[in-house]
Amino acid sequence: MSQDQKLLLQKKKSKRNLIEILMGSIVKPLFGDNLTTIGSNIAGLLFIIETLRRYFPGQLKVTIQELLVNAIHRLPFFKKCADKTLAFFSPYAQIRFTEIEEYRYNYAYPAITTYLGAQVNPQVKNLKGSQMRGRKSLDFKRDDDKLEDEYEGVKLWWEVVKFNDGVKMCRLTFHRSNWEVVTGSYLKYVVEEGKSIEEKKKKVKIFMNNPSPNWEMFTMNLWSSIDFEHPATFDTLAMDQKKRGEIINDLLAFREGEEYYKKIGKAWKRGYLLHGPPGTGKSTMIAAMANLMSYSIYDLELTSIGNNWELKKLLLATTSKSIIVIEDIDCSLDLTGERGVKEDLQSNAEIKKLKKKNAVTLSGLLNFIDGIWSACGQERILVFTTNHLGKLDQALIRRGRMDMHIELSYCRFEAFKILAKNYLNLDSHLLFGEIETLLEETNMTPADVAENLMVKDSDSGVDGPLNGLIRALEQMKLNQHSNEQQKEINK
Ligand SMILES: Nc1ncnc2c1ncn2[C@@H]1O[C@H](COP(=O)(O)OP(=O)(O)OP(=O)(O)O)[C@@H](O)[C@H]1O
Ligand SMILES: [Mg+2]
Repeated sequence: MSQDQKLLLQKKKSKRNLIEILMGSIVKPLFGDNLTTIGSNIAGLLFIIETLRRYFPGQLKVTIQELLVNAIHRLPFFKKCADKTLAFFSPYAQIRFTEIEEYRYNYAYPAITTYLGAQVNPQVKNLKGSQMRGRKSLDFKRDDDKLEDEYEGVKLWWEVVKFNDGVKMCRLTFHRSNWEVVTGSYLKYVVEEGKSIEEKKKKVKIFMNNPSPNWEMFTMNLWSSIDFEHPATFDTLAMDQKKRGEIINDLLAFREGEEYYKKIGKAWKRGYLLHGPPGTGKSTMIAAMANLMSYSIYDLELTSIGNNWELKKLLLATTSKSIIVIEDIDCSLDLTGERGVKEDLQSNAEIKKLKKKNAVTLSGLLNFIDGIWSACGQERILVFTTNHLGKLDQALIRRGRMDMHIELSYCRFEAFKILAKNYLNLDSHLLFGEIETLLEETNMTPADVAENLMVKDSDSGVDGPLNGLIRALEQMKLNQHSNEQQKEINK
């Protein structure tokens, strides 16, 4: 006999001894010697107690029968017997929702707890109160671990359980005759309601990646975040109306596209490349996107990432419903044309050293865009911005990786009208005609136009900023003209 088998035998023996001692010291004096009678008596008693308990699952008080049942449940053998007998006879069914189910996060769990927490009415005895930043009112949340609910005339009982080992669970008890209602519509209603409450409360955040030497054991240190409170919206963004409509529709279709992406077998992600001169609204558009979608922003600073492995780790730590942004991708690293120079400069030791230092490579980034997306996380938007579209490697910007290329350009009259409305609350003005002509003849960025439209002297009304803009445009026109003349001379 092996050592393990011996140990097992010993264990079984000691268990049997324990049962014998129990029988001898407690059961025998109480019930006499006839064990068959004892067994059936105990089973009968358990049955009555448990049936009572399950017939009244809404009873919140700790009663003697509950104490008895709890005590009996501590003996695994009796518990097993009772559970089996009662599961057979009980008219009630239970559904458990554990926070972690088969090593995966169960998204129904937080939605259910949110729903249960929101069931606040004057009859509730235990509440939790809180006040979030920027809110005037107090929020109240139910703080009971047991709750009775009613849905379409059906009574339901919830229990929130937190075990010592950290496992969290919600348990729903209902009459079997309501099986259809519960599994067909009630649970769907609870989860959806919970999610919509979470959605309303959710704050958009902006995350910045921490330099890797600051990372510690926990992934929490990879990103730092603050509430995102940028006021930009697509309404305040000065750009071509048609293009703006297309972008909004594209974003909204993406947000609603879960089923569609599943159907076509594509990962639920979308890439936008924003390009244009400085001050044309690329960063402002990212803020408008985040506000439209209520997605958080992950502002990825490539220069503080050591290598592709760190890049992967950072990206894996992002959540769904987010916008991952890499600004000025052309300046972030030597990503441009890296593939092209690879072979030519293989022998160049200096370049190799440089690459080792800044080891985030174009292929690492491309791997992430194409590979990692499908493997982890869904509903993510990736945005690259650049001032120099021509400098980027074609592999990086080809369609499929960057699905939509959006050019943001100099301010023309249509964009100006949006700025005039935002800054001066003006729909029309006598000076608009002159401004329209000057905007066509010059290349002024929306940032510069906006700066001129800022009211600096409240006495001058709207004429002051408009005249200021005209002067700035005329000056720019003169400069452009003399630059062109200089170029001609240099030729
Ligand atoms: N299209 C626009 N609509 C409204 N405001 C704009 C627009 N473009 C620029 N602005 C104004 O100019 C400021 C600078 O714009 P923004 O930072 O978005 O430019 P950018 O294109 O990201 O520039 P850079 O290439 O230098 O990063 C913004 O804060 C905003 O007030
Ligand atoms: Mg910018």
